[in-house]
Amino acid sequence: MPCVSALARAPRRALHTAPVRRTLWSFMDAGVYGYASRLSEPEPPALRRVRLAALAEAPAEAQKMVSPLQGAFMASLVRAQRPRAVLELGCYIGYSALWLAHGLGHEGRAAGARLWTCERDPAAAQRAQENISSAGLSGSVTVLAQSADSVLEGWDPAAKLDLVFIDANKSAYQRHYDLILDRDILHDHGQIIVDNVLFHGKVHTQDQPSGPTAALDSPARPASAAGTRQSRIAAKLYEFNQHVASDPRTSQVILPVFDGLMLIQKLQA
Ligand SMILES: C[S@@+](CC[C@H](N)C(=O)[O-])C[C@H]1O[C@@H](n2cnc3c(N)ncnc32)[C@H](O)[C@@H]1O
Repeated sequence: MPCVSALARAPRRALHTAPVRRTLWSFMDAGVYGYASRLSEPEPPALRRVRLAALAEAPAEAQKMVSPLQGAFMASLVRAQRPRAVLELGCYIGYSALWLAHGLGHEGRAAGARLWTCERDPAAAQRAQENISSAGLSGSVTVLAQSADSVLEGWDPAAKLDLVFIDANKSAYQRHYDLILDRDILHDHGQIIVDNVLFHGKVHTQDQPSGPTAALDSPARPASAAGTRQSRIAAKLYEFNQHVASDPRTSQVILPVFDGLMLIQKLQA
């Protein structure tokens, strides 16, 4: 596990390229993470400015943003899929939206690819709008200052989405996922990317395997964690992961990277 002291020792330049979010909880070792970041697609300058400004102003809040490495990964997925319609739930100040738009590319956006991103906090939504405008993306990226629930409930099922990134409130993931599938607003073979599904390494420890190796397979949950806000979120995410795993409408893979990333594909009806 990476640790704060390793980051504190990092040279200043490295800190700027170091992952911002989930650094403390990444399933990747800090050295591996740093190496992978340095050898991956560099963070575009406009995105870097947004991230560093957020970090300088509100360091704790800025931890909400995906890391540059996760942003580059999602942009790569988008580039490969070439979606026409993308929806993000949970925009904050637009950093991950900028990566998704980067993945769509000039050509994709010129050809009509669109991204909608929603944020229920009006101040954050306003900030996202400013960041999107400064990046010259207002024509293809729409910031909806609305809750994810109202966006999903009001989405026209005829205007099908190709990709949804779920990153709003974790206790509502299951409701958001069900709204997407029940309302049939995602194309067959469309993808849903879900962030934080292994939340701080506290989700898998909720598993209670039975059988002779149960004690070995199932690390005991620390009593002090029971009932905390984090453990309640972890319990919700545990339910969500089970829910998706037992849903015949989709197939999924959980990647133990970042804070746990689930890639879900809608199967043909
Ligand atoms: C983890 S942050 C999103 C970070 C952003 N995706 C990024 O990586 O740059 C989650 C955001 O979702 C917003 N949020 C929480 N619940 C929401 C909901 N039900 N509808 C819309 N936004 C919500 C929060 O205000 C917060 O800004």
